[in-house]
Amino acid sequence: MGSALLTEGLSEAQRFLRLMEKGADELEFSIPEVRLRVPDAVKSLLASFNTTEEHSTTHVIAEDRKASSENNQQNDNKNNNDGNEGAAAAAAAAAAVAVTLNKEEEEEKKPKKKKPSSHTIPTNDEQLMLLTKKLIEIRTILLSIDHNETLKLPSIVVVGSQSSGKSSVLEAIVGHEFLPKGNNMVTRRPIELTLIHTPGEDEDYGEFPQLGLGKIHDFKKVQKTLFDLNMAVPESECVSDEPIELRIYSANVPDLTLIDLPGYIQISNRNQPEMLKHKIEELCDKYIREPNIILAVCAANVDLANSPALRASRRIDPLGMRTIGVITKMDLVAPEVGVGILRNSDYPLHLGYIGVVCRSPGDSLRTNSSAVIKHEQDFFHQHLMYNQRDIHVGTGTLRQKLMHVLEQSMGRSLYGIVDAVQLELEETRYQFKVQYNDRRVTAESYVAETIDSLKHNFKDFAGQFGKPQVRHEIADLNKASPDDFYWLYKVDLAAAALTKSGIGRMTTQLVVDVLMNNMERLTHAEQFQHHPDTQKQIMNFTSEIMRSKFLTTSDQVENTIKPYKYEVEVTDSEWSEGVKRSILLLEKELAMCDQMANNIKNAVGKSKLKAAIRHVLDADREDTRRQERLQQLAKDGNGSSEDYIYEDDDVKPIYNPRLIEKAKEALFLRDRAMILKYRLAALKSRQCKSADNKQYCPEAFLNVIAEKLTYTAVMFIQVELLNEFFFQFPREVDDRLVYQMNRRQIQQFAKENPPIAKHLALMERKTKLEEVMDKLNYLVKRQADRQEKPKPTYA
Ligand SMILES: Nc1nc2c(ncn2[C@@H]2O[C@H](COP(=O)(O)OP(=O)(O)OP(=O)(O)O)[C@@H](O)[C@H]2O)c(=O)[nH]1
Repeated sequence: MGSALLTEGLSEAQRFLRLMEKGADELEFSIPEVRLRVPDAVKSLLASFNTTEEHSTTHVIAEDRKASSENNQQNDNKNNNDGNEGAAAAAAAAAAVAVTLNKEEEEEKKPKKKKPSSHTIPTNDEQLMLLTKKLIEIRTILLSIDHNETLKLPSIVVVGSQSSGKSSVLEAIVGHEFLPKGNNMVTRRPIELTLIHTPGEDEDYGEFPQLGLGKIHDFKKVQKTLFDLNMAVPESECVSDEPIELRIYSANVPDLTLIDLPGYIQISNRNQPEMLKHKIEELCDKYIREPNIILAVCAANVDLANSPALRASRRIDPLGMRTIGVITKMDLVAPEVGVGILRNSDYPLHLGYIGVVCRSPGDSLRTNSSAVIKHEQDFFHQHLMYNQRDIHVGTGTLRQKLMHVLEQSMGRSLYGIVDAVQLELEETRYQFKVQYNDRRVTAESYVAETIDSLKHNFKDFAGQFGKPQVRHEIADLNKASPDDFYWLYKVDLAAAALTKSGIGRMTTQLVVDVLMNNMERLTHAEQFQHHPDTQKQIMNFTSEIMRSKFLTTSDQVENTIKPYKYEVEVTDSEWSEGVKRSILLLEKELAMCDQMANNIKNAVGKSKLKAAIRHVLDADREDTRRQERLQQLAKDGNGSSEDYIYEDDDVKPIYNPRLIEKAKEALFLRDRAMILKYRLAALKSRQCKSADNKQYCPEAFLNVIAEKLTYTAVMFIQVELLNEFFFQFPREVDDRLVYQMNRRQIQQFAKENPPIAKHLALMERKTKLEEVMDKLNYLVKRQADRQEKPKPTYA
């Protein structure tokens, strides 16, 4: 029916074409009268014909014949239509012929539209490649979790000797120049290339998932990155089996997984020693195992018998069931020779040979891919010998072949993958149950909990840190060392406070320091121990708040205590309180003195200490006498003071210096206690009952002043600093931490905590495996439907 229409329908072809170009969904035939739906396949076929405007009529027919013969081979069971589509296809083919014949005329009428690339993937191929596409998606999901490498997808492994044209073939398939070039062994690591077909997308780009560089639209940059990654392998190692992952997204690439490997070395030499030759062979052997498909690249001008790629494939795949022979540089041999190689009678491969030309003439470098494809098409078209039914040539044919072979291989691997994923999912579910009792956690809930606990602890602290605590801190001001005597420094403090300016700054700083220390403690609580950056951030904004409040607070304190420097009014009750506090302080210190003196006595022994004290006192007296004598001598002018310095050098000390030290301490304490007792008596005397006699009891007076200063300072510090800080801090936590975190930062924060990271990872793994399992179930069902054989589904 198709051929009849082809003959009779030529006159109508142009009419059909116009209708179809206008997007008609149906065509009405006059002979015989019948209406046909225009299938998608025909529309895309038509589109592809329209783009090959340079083709001559015969070429179009030849290409069409090839394409249809291939489609027939592979889609025998698929094309069970009632013949209408076949008829329409024939009509479309006729229309295409007509288009070519009238192309100039038509060209003028057509609106100029963007030319689809010579690499355009027909819509029906997208459907054919669904399994590959979905399995690539599934692999991407699995790669994002820590899985057991269960999913080894079949890939096409490109092997061949150096300069056989591997890179040129790969670039022709991809349609971009992106592989590193150079003579110095530029492929040193396997390049695992995943092509992802993105129908309807305008942009082509590459991605290195291991590097996280994002989309790279400039393929020169892809090339440079690959070059750098390869060159990073030291020359001493020559090759590394650590693969480089590269993904290329384009509307013009089919979904394929390809692996480029270093070229076999034919003859070893000084630069390429035997050891390197073996290393490359081992690397290739590792990759050409099942289920991978071997793309054995051989140059047409080199005897196939010498091809290491074919030799390696024969060892491992003797019938060539998963080896495709790619003969490059077909332009370098006469067509008869070329055809002879492609007929493969000497080295038969089940999947056969395909001849390609991947370089346009005069180019030292591979140029833009359309020029290469065009040159290739012209080349094979020129030599009619290549237009034979059992001869397969052209990059387009190779792409088609790869797609179909890979899809079939994916189909064979599907059930193994399903089993492996199912096992992994069961194990993960079990782990989740055992380790976490199926308890779910999210990064968001973890962040919320951590921040809540910070706020909670902060609230507790704020509740406990009020005026009494600030007062306590300020009362400790100027405490130089814990060994100082309390009474003394309290008096000093009061005196200094009276005379020194800067007390506002000092007291504020003291409270700020205490607050900062407490904040340091809160941020170093358990829940923040895994988040050093957040700790830093909290401390940064805490000190920012402090800084913003510092000057106002210290100025306020300073201003309000200024009047005390000139006049301090003391009421009777303030005075008697001051006296009481002073008495308490002195008594406290007296008790401390006694305690320390007792300690020394107990440690040294009573009589020993007594003797040592006597010795110290004698020595003191002797010293005083000596000083007096020296002064007298100096005054009389008899001799120099130096004459006497070493006078007693011969006298050996009879006491251990540490004992002498202790004796001196005991003496000091004794004197101190005496003074304290004397002062206590004064404070308790009638003279100290009234503030009018403050000159007799300065410690009571200073105490009253210190008290007043502390009270004032505390009041302002609380209002200006504490209250403000306690109010502002929780708001800053929300603003700077909670609201500013985006999803990625929330995830990152949660993952900083190893137990949470582990929990999240297991959950993510489970979710993703379940997602993968759903997708696999769909594919299994689809495969089963296609093969009309029921297959089991998995949970
Ligand atoms: N004439 C002709 N030259 C080609 C063809 N394909 C590749 N070449 C040239 O052959 C040389 C080697 O090609 P490549 O694609 O770099 O070969 P390769 O196998 O990747 O080389 P290595 O990476 O060095 O192992 C280059 O100069 C190409 O331009 C072809 O079909 N015809």
